[in-house]
Parts: sequence; C-alpha cells; structure tokens
Amino acid sequence: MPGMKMPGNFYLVGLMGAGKTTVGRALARATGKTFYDSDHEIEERTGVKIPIIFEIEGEAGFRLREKETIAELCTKQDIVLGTGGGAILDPANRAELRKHGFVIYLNASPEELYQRTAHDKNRPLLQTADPLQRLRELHAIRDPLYRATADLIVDTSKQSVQGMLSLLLKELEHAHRKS
Ligand SMILES: Nc1ncnc2c1ncn2[C@@H]1O[C@H](COP(=O)(O)OP(=O)(O)OP(=O)(O)O)[C@@H](O)[C@H]1O
Ligand SMILES: O=C(O)C1=C[C@@H](O)[C@@H](O)[C@H](O)C1
Ligand SMILES: [Mg+2]
Repeated sequence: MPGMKMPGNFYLVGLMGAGKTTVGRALARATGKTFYDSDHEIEERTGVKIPIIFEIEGEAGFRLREKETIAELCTKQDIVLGTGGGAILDPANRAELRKHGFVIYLNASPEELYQRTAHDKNRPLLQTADPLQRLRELHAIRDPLYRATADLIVDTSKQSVQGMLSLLLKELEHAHRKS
C-alpha cells in the first residue's frame, strides 16, 4: 500500500538490531513522511560516530545528548523517527514520545538480534566478550519499558523487512480507523 496517507508521527522503539532504522526508512517512504534517526542526528551534530562519544563522554554523556535530540525531534510534524535502543530508559524521553506520536515497539529475540548485529562494530554496548548474553540482559531490563511506552507491539523475529512493512501498514491503518 505505498503512498497511504496517515496523519501524525510514528516513533519506533526497540533493541539494537530490531530494525528501527531499516524498517523506519521503509515506513517513511510508504507513508510519505520524513525519516529521522536519533542516533544519526547525534552523529551529525557531534561530527563523530557513537562509539567515540561513549569513549570521550561515557554513556551518561551520550544519554544527555540523546535526551536533547529526542526533545527536539519530537517538535517535528509528520515524521517517522527511529530512536536509539536505550532512549526509553529516560522517563522524560518516554513521556515525550508518548505525547507527540504513535509509538511502535519492534520486538525480537536476543538470538535474532545477535545474528543481525554480529557484523557491526558501531554499537559500543555490544563490544563485550559475550554480546549475546548482553543482549539477553538488555532485553530483560528493557522489554517492560518498551511495552509500557508503545501503542503497538510487533514481533519482528520471523519477518523480513518487507514483511514487517506490510504488517505495520496494515496495523497502522487499522489503528487509524479506530481513532
Ligand atoms: N525484520 C528483519 N529481518 C531481517 N533482518 C532485519 C530485519 N530488520 C532489520 N534487519 C537487519 O538487521 C540489521 C540491523 O537493523 P537496524 O540497523 O535497522 O536496527 P536498529 O533497530 O536501527 O538498531 P540500532 O538501535 O543499533 O540503531 C540491518 O542489517 C537490517 O537490514
Ligand atoms: O541500546 C542502546 O543503549 C544503544 C543503541 C543504539 O541505538 C545507540 O543509541 C547506542 O549504541 C546505545
Ligand atoms: Mg538504528
């Protein structure tokens, strides 16, 4: 259903590798909205990649930048926003997202997320001896927060990116008709 027009903002939340960037871009294209990615915005503004920010300012420094960036992106209209995997840790971010858009949780098993992120060095939290174990821990801690923030929860483990897009368009159309 490309070109389908729905009002408002769609915000994607979920762990690293859930597909927030990939699926988010496709969703924006299909709905005629502008795509933003909070991680990319932060990299643009600082001029460095995320691992460098973690190295110099620590995770706390990154989270401050992330909070500022999310607040600013939440003033935009008619966008799809892929948020950083840890954005929902901060209650202020959760409130901003809930207030300004329709929040979609892309859920996937730690095993699937591990497969998807294994080749990529741009995620400082996964630069450990056992990234699968780290993903299991992060999933256990964050899954309740993603759920509490979301208007819609979808399981991405068994879907291709294209399959995810079709499912989302169907669910969003359904939610839109009810509202
Ligand atoms: N449903 C899917 N099925 C198969 N592969 C997928 C799916 N969704 C995403 N991928 C692949 O997984 C990798 C990670 O996806 P992506 O970068 O979109 O995740 P992300 O949620 O933005 O992660 P991060 O929080 O680290 O930015 C990409 O290579 C992407 O093509
Ligand atoms: O899950 C997380 O805490 C993170 C996910 C990425 O999107 C980046 O925002 C960063 O690597 C931290
Ligand atoms: Mg991303």
